[in-house]
Amino acid sequence: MGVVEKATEYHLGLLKAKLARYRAQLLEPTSKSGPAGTGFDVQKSGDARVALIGFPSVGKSTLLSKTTHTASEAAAYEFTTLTAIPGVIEYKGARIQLLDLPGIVEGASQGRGRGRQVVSTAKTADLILIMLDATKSDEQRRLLEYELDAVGIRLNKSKPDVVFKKRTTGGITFNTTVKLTKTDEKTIRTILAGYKLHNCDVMIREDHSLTSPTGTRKYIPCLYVYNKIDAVSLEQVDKLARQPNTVVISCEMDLNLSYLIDRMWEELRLVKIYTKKRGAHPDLSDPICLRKGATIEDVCNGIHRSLAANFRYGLVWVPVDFYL
Ligand SMILES: Nc1nc2c(ncn2[C@@H]2O[C@H](COP(=O)(O)OP(=O)(O)OP(=O)(O)O)[C@@H](O)[C@H]2O)c(=O)[nH]1
Ligand SMILES: [K+]
Ligand SMILES: [Mg+2]
Repeated sequence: MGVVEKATEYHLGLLKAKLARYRAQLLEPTSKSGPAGTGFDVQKSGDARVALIGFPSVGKSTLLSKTTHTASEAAAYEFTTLTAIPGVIEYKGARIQLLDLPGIVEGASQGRGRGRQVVSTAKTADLILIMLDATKSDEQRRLLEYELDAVGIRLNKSKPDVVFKKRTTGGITFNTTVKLTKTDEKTIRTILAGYKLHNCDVMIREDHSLTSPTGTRKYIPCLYVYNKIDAVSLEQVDKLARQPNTVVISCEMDLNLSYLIDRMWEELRLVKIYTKKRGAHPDLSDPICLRKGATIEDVCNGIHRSLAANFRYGLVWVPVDFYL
């Protein structure tokens, strides 16, 4: 890299970091600026939360009513749904909370309509279903991705292998195990100063263009769900279904809905854990459901809050083809 390119690269890096910070502030205002950055006040329940995000009238409420015992009003006019409506999908012993949300439009992240509340609620989900109308242009998909990106949601991306550990003193210590080609130490130090982080340990194990300290971003899996396939040609359905992370359905005709739930279960990476008393068979009707990667401590907490503190050892049985 030449001197000029290097300088350009540096300034571009800072500019991107600044933009990322302003956007984050936009959605998470400090106490005085009111509740704009908060989502709908719906209690999380069950083993995982799935949020339905989409333009008006793509069929979000119809899906909720079809897959849960909760009825959410569906109609042919836009913005039928005005608040978050939770339902429960019971599947393979797990209880999955499905959240029906108002439709969003372009500019949602900037506060248009209830958009900001909707995208903030999406941030609390373990899986996002981006619901699309198969009869409409694919532009909708790009717009929705943009709105979610604007509030710091990264879809189907893994969290960069970077650790920031805040300290009270000692300045910034910087360690990296890989060669950084998309940013450099100077840029990262300036970004940290922008976040008023003057004391912290930074450990980078992945070549990543870091524009903000980790923790300000949410990495959430996402399924693209094309509804109303009853209204398009078979060729069109075929084309849509072949895209990655995509499921095609028709709520009205009950097409592929159980497959969608299957895929949701997979994406949530839920695992069932059964407990047993010494010498007795496990109670296979009452599993503890946790997400893959859960620890023994999580299992303890799933049983009782006080258990982990007094826990000494446990025996774990897993199927031969199981990996955590
Ligand atoms: N052809 C067809 N129409 C559907 C299907 N699913 C839903 N609809 C229709 O689409 C319209 C909108 O459905 P809703 O469930 O209200 O859509 P929504 O996404 O919740 O809409 P908002 O709450 O306004 O954002 C209704 O007239 C439904 O009957 C489907 O699979 N095929
Ligand atoms: K509607
Ligand atoms: Mg609705």
